[in-house]
Amino acid sequence: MTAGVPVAGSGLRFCANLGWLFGEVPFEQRFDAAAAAGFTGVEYGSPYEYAPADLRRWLKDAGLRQVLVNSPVGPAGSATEGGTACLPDRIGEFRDSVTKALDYAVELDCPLVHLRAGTPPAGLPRDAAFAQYVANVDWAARLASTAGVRLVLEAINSRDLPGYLLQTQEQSAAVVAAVGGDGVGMLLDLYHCQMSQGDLSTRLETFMPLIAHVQVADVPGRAEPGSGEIAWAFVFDRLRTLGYAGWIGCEYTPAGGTADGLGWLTRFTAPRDDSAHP
Ligand SMILES: O=C(O)C(=O)[C@H](O)CO
Ligand SMILES: [Mg+2]
Repeated sequence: MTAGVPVAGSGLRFCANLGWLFGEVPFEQRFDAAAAAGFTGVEYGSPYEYAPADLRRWLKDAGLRQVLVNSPVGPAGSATEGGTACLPDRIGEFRDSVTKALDYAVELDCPLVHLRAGTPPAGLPRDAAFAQYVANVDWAARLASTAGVRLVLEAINSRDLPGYLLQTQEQSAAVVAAVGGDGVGMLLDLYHCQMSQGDLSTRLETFMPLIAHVQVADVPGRAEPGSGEIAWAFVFDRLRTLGYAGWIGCEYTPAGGTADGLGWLTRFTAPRDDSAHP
């Protein structure tokens, strides 16, 4: 099954998030596992525990493309677990994190960096945090453009990450618009959008000009598409008819074995026959 390239004429491209999929094997073996399952592209949040040369070798040996990495964040549970981009008192730390992310992106020939926004601490008004985020994204986008990298911004639902700065697609789009240019786009994670707002098809249509990357998981439970409430055949058909040409990141917790759970890729991506739905 060719999971990573356009699936059987679907016109859609899926990449495996190795931070979530193929957890049955150690990280360095997930590249071969993804390729064996048919993926040709991968993404993961944190490459920073590994030397770029090792990552490059694992990608090359498995014949994979690096599609996206995240900017570095602090330890889980720390004030910077969501990043430093909106924190006025951490501008030096933020700029160092962007430089590191871009170094890795260039080494891995990775076109996208997800710039985490961060969580404003108590006492920092959200509008001040937003203003700092816009200024930092603008600075980072200028630097990223010189490296041939595009930044993407992702809204995260407030149940999973309480207080995170970007909670709605409209907020992400507002920052992209405020920075302007082509150096920044939206990462529309359909799991977070469904958890926070719903109305997936209309938001895909509204923000399509700004969407540079999509991620998928079902709701509730963040498992494979088809395990929850989202009508994936309709959503993937909407992505196709809207002309979405980016990758779709599979960022979910497999209900069972990763490879055994990939049947949804063909089940939901065949072009729809609307003759039955006039
Ligand atoms: O949490 C998510 O949905 C993300 O995509 C973040 O980048 C963490 O992986
Ligand atoms: Mg995501």
